[in-house]
Amino acid sequence: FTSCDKEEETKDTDPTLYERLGEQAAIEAVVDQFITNVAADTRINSFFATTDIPRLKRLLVEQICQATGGPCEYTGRDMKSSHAGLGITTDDFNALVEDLVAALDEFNVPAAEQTELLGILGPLAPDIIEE
Ligand code: HEM
Repeated sequence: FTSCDKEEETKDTDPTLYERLGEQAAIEAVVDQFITNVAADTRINSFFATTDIPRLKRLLVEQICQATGGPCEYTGRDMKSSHAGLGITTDDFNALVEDLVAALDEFNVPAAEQTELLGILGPLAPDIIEE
């Protein structure tokens, strides 16, 4: 049973969503594309007119890495203070999610992993939307 023993030693827990997404480099690539999509999205790009985009990108990667079980620590502000006063509506939120899904599609992230990631981000909506 040597092969079984080895299997148990190396694979005794299911891979995290972080691992299934392809770890740091893949998350960075998706976030890059996501930000490109948002920048081109005239429904919502005006929100980001004065935003420090490299900083936002770094924080989004940290946040997704940490939330999916990766070895990162999110160093940004909480979602309520980050978005306070911006007047983000449900339509704005849905537009941003569309831009994220388009980025995930572009990198061929499978439906199960997409659903799982959106299941983590979706519950943040009440802290982000003000209407
Ligand atoms: C689940 C959805 C979202 C997540 C995970 C998210 C995440 C973040 C993060 C991590 C930051 C940086 C926090 C910091 O500055 O310390 C941020 C900032 C920001 N977010 Fe979001 N966000 C979401 C939805 C939205 C939506 C829907 C909009 C507008 C359409 C938006 C607009 C902004 C803007 C404009 C900033 C920068 C604010 C500033 O420069 O002070 N976000 N967001």
